Amino acid sequence: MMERLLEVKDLSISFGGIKAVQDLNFHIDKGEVLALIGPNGSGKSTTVNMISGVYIQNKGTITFDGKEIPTKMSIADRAKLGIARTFQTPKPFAHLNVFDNIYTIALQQNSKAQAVELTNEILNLTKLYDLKDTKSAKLSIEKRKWMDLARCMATKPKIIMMDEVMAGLNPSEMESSLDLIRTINKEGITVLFIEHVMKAVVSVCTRAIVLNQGKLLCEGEPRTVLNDPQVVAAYLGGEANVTGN
Ligand SMILES: Nc1ncnc2c1ncn2[C@@H]1O[C@H](COP(=O)(O)OP(=O)(O)OP(=O)(O)O)[C@@H](O)[C@H]1O
Repeated sequence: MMERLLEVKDLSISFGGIKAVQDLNFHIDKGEVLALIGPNGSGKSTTVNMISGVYIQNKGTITFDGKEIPTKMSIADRAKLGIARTFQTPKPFAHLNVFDNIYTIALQQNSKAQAVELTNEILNLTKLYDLKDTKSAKLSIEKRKWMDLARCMATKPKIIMMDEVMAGLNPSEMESSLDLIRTINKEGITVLFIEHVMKAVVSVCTRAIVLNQGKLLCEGEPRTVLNDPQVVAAYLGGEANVTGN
């Protein structure tokens, strides 16, 4: 029997008159790579923002690793529980090199010696070791995104919520980034994968949930979901056509 890592119940938030997320229910099992997809503005990033504590929901609960997260719990305390996320636009310390970008995060919960060891492990795992002395501002988009994932790893997360890590990458960069995601998942880290590139979703995810206008539209095996007429209609026959077939 799979164990649940994250469960959201009746999660809702409005901005002014806009119901950005409405009565959302879903769960992620430990070790899963779950896709969170849906057209622009359907509420994906807002959902991640509520789980990570950037926004506080108006209604509903978030349960992580068996415990309900108090609405007032800070972003930092949620990170300590094991909740990590990337941003659509990576936010590294531009003036620091790759090593120090990861090390500064590792240092938050480790001694100096432990932080060095953890940083080196992560540099090897993410294949960034050769770039450790490069200033992050000089990295390609692909490597900047890898470094963003590496910085998440430095918090020793149980889950990483990845917000459009494939955006702006060419096909070969996408392949190597998908390999990295598989490597991270093999380390026992659960992944919530927000993505518009459906080929990537089909390639790496075991299950997908689809949002439309803030509500859950459907969920299931990625290829099945992408062929669902409701999903095709929500995307107006656009991106959902790319099923990887
Ligand atoms: N801070 C905010 N203030 C006002 N409205 C917001 C705010 N954040 C999100 N919204 C609105 O909530 C809705 C959902 O937006 P969200 O960014 O979660 O969608 P998304 O599915 O992540 O879209 P995309 O695929 O374009 O990133 C949109 O109508 C958006 O304009």
